[in-house]
Amino acid sequence: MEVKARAPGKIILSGEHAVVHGSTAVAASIDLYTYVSIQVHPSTENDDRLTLQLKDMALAFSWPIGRIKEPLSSLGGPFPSTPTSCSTASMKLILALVEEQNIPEAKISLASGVTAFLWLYTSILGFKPATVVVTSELPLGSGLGSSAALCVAFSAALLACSDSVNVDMKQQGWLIVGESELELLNKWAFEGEKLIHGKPSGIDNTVSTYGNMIKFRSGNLTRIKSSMPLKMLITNTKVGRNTKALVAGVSERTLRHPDAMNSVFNAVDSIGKELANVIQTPAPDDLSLNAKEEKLEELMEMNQGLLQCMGVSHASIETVLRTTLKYKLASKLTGAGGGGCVLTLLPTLLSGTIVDKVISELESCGFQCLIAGIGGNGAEICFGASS
Ligand SMILES: Nc1ncnc2c1ncn2[C@@H]1O[C@H](COP(=O)(O)OP(=O)(O)OP(=O)(O)O)[C@@H](O)[C@H]1O
Ligand SMILES: C[C@@](O)(CCO)CC(=O)[O-]
Ligand SMILES: [Mg+2]
Repeated sequence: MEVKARAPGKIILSGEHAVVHGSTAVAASIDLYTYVSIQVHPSTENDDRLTLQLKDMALAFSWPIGRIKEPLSSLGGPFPSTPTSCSTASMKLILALVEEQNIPEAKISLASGVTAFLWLYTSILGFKPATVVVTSELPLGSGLGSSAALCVAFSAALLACSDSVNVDMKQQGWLIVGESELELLNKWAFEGEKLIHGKPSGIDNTVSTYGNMIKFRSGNLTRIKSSMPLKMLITNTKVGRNTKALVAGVSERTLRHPDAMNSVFNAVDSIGKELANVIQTPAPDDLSLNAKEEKLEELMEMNQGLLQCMGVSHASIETVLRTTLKYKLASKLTGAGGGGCVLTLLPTLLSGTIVDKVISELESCGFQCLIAGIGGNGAEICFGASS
């Protein structure tokens, strides 16, 4: 039987990087998803393989089950109900399995995703032969949480295959996962994110798991309900970057200037708390909605300034900021920065003509613009026929 899972990408409205150092951050899911489908095969003993197809990249990786079992059986898994961290010794063994697949040099950044897959697969399902297919609507390595969506979708599909997710299999279509199972799959996804990000805060996998909007601090989430329409333009600078390296860069800067950086992180913490309050406070009329949007714009600009202090902006991001400012629109980078995506708040009363103009100017610089739906469902699973 085929089991499918999907998990959304995200935007960070405030607090990226500082959240790794204990500050408050606010994030929301977007309606772009990563999909994972798993078909477990009956064991035939001779011909058993685990195959991973990355459909969008036209890549497939395949290992004889025996080749995986031989080095990894010492792990003692599968233990679907107890998320565990990948030890350095296991990491070495998994890296060797990934290396022997000879990923083309131009696509070598995918190796960390494949590593996370092998860890999650063997830890949750053990050594069952299967074909796993991944597709995604998210741009990879662009700040929209592709790594977290991948780990959440893997964990959801694997837990569903291991019978650790309690849903009515007779139901059709995408099924929302129950609360205690969400907690379990979020923990597994975090273990996968660790293999891709090095030192993640957990905000990306948490918002992808639970969906909607969250306030996140030191591993704890508070769900937020927005009381205002939030329309964001997302501009992808298409400048590639790697979250792990950017997070490590901020930590190094913090070691060099601990007092200054801690003041920056404190300021970001205050911005995140204020932003969450603004978003949640009801706006009874247009005037108060305008005032709230102006506050949000100012908070986004302040956060962007502090992200520059952390050293994670980029010339391409500055070009987006300058361009949107010409139209009096406020922007900030989202996700790890260093390129990737920029958010621009589109106020409710902004005319469609202005939106078209700003998009066409940004696109003439070679950037890609999209307006995504904000705050939809988190991880979902689906059994049998596709939908
Ligand atoms: N659909 C996918 N297929 C294979 N690998 C993927 C996929 N999505 C993400 N990855 C893995 O995640 C890596 C990108 O993760 P990274 O954390 O750098 O960026 P991001 O998650 O898109 O942005 P951010 O962390 O800033 O939100 C890719 O290089 C790849 O290893
Ligand atoms: C840069 C960062 O803060 C967000 C990436 O989307 C990293 C993290 O929190 O794990
Ligand atoms: Mg990521």
